[in-house]
Amino acid sequence: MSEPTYRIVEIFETLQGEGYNTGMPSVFIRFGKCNLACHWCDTNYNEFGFMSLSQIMQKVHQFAARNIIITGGEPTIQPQIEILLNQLKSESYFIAIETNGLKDVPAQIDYVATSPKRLYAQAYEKRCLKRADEVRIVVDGDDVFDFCEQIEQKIQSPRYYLSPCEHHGEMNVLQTIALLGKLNARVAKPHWQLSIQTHKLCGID
Ligand SMILES: Nc1nc2[nH]cc(C(=O)O)c2c(=O)[nH]1
Ligand code: SF4
Ligand SMILES: [Mg+2]
Repeated sequence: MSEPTYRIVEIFETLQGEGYNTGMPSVFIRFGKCNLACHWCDTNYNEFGFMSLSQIMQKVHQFAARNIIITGGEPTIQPQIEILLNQLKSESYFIAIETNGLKDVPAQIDYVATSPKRLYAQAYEKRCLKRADEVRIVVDGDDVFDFCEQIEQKIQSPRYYLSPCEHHGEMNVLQTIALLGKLNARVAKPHWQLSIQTHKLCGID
């Protein structure tokens, strides 16, 4: 049987820039295509080529990091991804995912970071992940508060983060902190923390 091939934008080694694992050396496998189309998206997810399973593994072996982060685009919509994940697991890699959270995550994933998108609030109301290791919501407008409350109900997580939205090199950090204050002033509700895209601040991938 022929090897599976995958839509790959890039494979690179860097430090996880966001969320709880910020600073962790990681190999990013960025897949092509997404099931959403956020106007502020920072990734050229349609500029992909095809790589076979063994070509991907060869690339991964060039790097030292043992933490693999599959991202995109959207990794949960990739055909035959289980075969790649099984291979990574058989070589004892730790596998994290960055997903928009609309589709189920494969069982082989060790750590789920999900970033639900306010622009598609209705889709999350219908169906999304029930739990994650961390939730990060991008502050891409004035009405994110209600969406945070919606997602707290839908996705159980030990950690909730707000991320500033980057637009033309500017990050709305003040707006994000103000919203954190509003969320954390509530009684008996999850505590929200700040997640900055630190890789953009220090100019690394
Ligand atoms: N350093 C770094 N950390 C990241 N965390 C999530 C990323 C992503 O694009 O999914 C990302 C990324 O592109 N670079
Ligand atoms: S879900 Fe993520 S990858 Fe997809 S369009 Fe939105 S920001 Fe871009
Ligand atoms: Mg990125």
